[in-house]
Amino acid sequence: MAEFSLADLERTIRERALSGDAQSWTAKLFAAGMEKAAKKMGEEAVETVIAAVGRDRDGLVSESADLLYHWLVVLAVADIPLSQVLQELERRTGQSGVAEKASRSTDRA
Ligand SMILES: N=c1c2ncn([C@@H]3O[C@H](COP(=O)(O)OP(=O)(O)OP(=O)(O)O)[C@@H](O)[C@H]3O)c2ncn1[C@@H]1O[C@H](COP(=O)(O)O)[C@@H](O)[C@H]1O
Repeated sequence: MAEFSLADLERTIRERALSGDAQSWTAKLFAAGMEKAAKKMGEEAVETVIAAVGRDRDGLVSESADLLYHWLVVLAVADIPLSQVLQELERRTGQSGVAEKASRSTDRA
């Protein structure tokens, strides 16, 4: 099986968003706008947390997939390409998260 990536899903979402297909959940979310898309993403995030805390491994996989899909929809509604988020993650490589947080605390002091 060819490798599936988030970039593939992002492409599908952008195509479906403008399809006007009444059967497309993506098109429905786009038509409803950012508040609805972000609300769905929030619900999926909470369901992911519940699965994680409940040590529900199958649930965590399934809810993570729901979350990633809805996160990509929110990015698409905001017209932010996935590549921009990946660039930000790449920029952070090599810096420990603890050190980064400590540097922010110093900034605020
Ligand atoms: N990955 C997904 C995906 N994950 C979840 N969902 C939909 O997200 C919706 C919300 O999920 P919920 O479980 O919250 O459903 P709900 O009916 O609101 O349930 P509750 O709120 O009652 O819990 C459901 O309709 C799911 O089918 C998705 N819809 C689409 N995709 C991808 O997007 C592609 C295009 O889909 P369409 O735009 O629908 O053609 C698909 O081929 C998939 O690759």
